[in-house]
Amino acid sequence: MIQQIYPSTPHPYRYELNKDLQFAAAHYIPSEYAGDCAKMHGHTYFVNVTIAGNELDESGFLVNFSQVKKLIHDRFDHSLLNGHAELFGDDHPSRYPTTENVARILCEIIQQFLNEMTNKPLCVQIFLRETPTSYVVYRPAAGGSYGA
Ligand SMILES: Nc1nc2c(c(=O)[nH]1)N=C([C@H](O)[C@H](O)COP(=O)(O)OP(=O)(O)OP(=O)(O)O)CN2
Ligand SMILES: [Zn+2]
Repeated sequence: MIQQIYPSTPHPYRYELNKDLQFAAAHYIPSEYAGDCAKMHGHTYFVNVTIAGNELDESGFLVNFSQVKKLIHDRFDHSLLNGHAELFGDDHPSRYPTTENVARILCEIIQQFLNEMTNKPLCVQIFLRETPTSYVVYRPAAGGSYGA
């Protein structure tokens, strides 16, 4: 069981849901400045997803917790992140599988899924822990938009 206090993000919505999940994945950072991280290695990534909204769906859910987990875990667990060529690549730093870029991409994947729901929830924060001492918090609102 994952139990941790996460940073909170202010938002104007009535409901806020948080889902913890984890996945094991390998990666390498294709940069000459990445040192040992340029060699392939693995992590157990710990993710906290924060979703907010004003309306619930026909089940009384903002979104089903298990759907959020499935969306990320089924796609990335026991995979090589660099092998997801539709998401990551060696061609630009914005496509390297750094903690920052992985956090943003997880948020985008979840938001695309939420956009299909009638109650229109929003992914407002991704907390992504890559190692016991390193994590990133990504908040799409800081870029100027709540997305949907
Ligand atoms: N801003 C970023 N810096 C680093 C990233 C990253 O994604 N964003 N990634 C790495 C490596 O991939 C590595 O997996 C993590 O590095 P680090 O935290 O240095 O790992 P350690 O376990 O060695 O940390 P210690 O606290 O020194 O034990 C590097 N940097
Ligand atoms: Zn790493």
